[in-house]
Amino acid sequence: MSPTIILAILLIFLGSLRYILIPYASKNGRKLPPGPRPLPIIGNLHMLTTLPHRGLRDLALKYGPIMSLRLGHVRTVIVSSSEAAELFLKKYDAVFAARPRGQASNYVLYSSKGLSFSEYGPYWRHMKKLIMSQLLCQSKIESFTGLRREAFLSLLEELKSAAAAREVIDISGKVGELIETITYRMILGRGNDDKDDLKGIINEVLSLIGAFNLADYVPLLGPLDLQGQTRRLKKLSKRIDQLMENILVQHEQARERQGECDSTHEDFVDVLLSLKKQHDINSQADDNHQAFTIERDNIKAILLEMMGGSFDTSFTTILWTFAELLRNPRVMKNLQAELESVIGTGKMVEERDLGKLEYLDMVVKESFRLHPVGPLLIPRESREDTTIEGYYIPKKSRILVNAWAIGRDPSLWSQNADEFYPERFIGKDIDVRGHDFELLPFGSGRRGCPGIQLGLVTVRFVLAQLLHCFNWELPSGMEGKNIDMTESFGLAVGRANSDLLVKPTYRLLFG
Ligand code: HEM
Repeated sequence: MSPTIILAILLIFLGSLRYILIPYASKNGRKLPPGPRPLPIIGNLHMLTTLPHRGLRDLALKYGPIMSLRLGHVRTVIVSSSEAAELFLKKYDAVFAARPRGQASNYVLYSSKGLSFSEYGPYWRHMKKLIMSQLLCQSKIESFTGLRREAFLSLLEELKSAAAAREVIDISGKVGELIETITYRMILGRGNDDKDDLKGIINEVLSLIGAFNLADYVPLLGPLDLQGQTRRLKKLSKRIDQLMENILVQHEQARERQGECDSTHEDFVDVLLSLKKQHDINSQADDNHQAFTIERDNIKAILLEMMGGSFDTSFTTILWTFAELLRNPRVMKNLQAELESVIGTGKMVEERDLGKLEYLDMVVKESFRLHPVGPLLIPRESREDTTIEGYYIPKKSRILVNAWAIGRDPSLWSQNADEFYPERFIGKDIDVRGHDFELLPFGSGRRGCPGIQLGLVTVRFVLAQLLHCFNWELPSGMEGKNIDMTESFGLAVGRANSDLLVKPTYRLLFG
């Protein structure tokens, strides 16, 4: 027997002792939330299905909206009702404002030097303030209106040619390229470049951050790297750093050549480099100046998070909505009727029109309700021992809020909860910004998504343009009800079969 196997058996035996000796159902006589009995070592890991949000909803129907599982050695609380979500994300938000750190965020996000996985505290607050005031504020988002319009115009020309030739196209690929162009130009000031495989690297970052890593749940097995994740992460972290360093150097050289540029049109790299420069000057002038410095690693981590946060989420949401519209021609017709009456077929949609499109707003909400791209949000971690609804939640418990289960709860959304029916929002004052706990696509509270405004503008703008400029048919012989809506789990939950074949017909009066 190899020494590795002997070591694994020994570790498993020692680990088992711990869980056999420590009772699961209560801690220091205090009652933990109910849940299925865990096995030694793996706990309830064997109960996680390939689509965990669905499996966890089924378990919650048996054990209740505040349910306890043990995933490997990690005590995990699953929150599955809107009332319970309000308790965890509003009343006790400060207690659950931490994020668990895993191997992936350590290796590929510069030991969590960005925002998403940084420890809750002064550093996180500083980063959040910086990001909200400099990168994701209304004026900065509006400064990229022209970029989004221009990127769509080039897609429009492609689609018009396809329409004239009566071609069938894969709209998923086209929307993917459009969102990529918008994202990379806004953040890096340039498009994708095959030379450095930016897209491949970002995709791998997203896939590794979203992947299940055994080492995070059973640290005893970490050194064995049974899934090979640690090796992949180490290799990727070197490639990422080379790529990010090149991006920073190219920007620094361009700034030296051209001098400081007009701040309203700076891409995110420029903004962060300017802040770093300002910061360095202030620190030199005053030794006690700042508790936090902005180093190159902070900038690289933030940029990676902005790219990851922008791309997959908006792209996936647009695709789910488009697929639902093809499956529900009645809704597509209603939406086009709204566009026709509010905008008119003599011109394209502009971003300033979006606020007038009430039916579009309901369509997007309905899509977020049925297909939240982060069905379990991003895990939280409790910062102290707490008791909620009589259940003891120990410090360092992991909290998963099942936004997908809440969005499909028939007690909130009636018996047609699984149907795509935007009219359910008529006369209801429910928004997606984290104030209404029955609809949580962006999470809520302190750790809620800082990119809501940018995400909503991108999703609404692209959908409105596509539906206003074209009629869409499925290829002959295919029916809407046959569109594959199977999900694939990852950091963003998208359609497993990503192709979406359609035939466009141009419908505007000009061009
Ligand atoms: C349709 C678009 C988007 C959706 C559905 C979405 C969804 C989410 C969700 C569910 C969370 C976790 C919230 C929680 O734990 O309560 C989150 C966090 C986050 N999102 Fe978004 N997001 C979107 C767009 C964006 C954009 C455009 C950016 C940045 C450019 C962004 C950056 C982030 C960051 C940095 C966090 C972590 C915040 C923290 O931990 O403090 N997101 N997002």
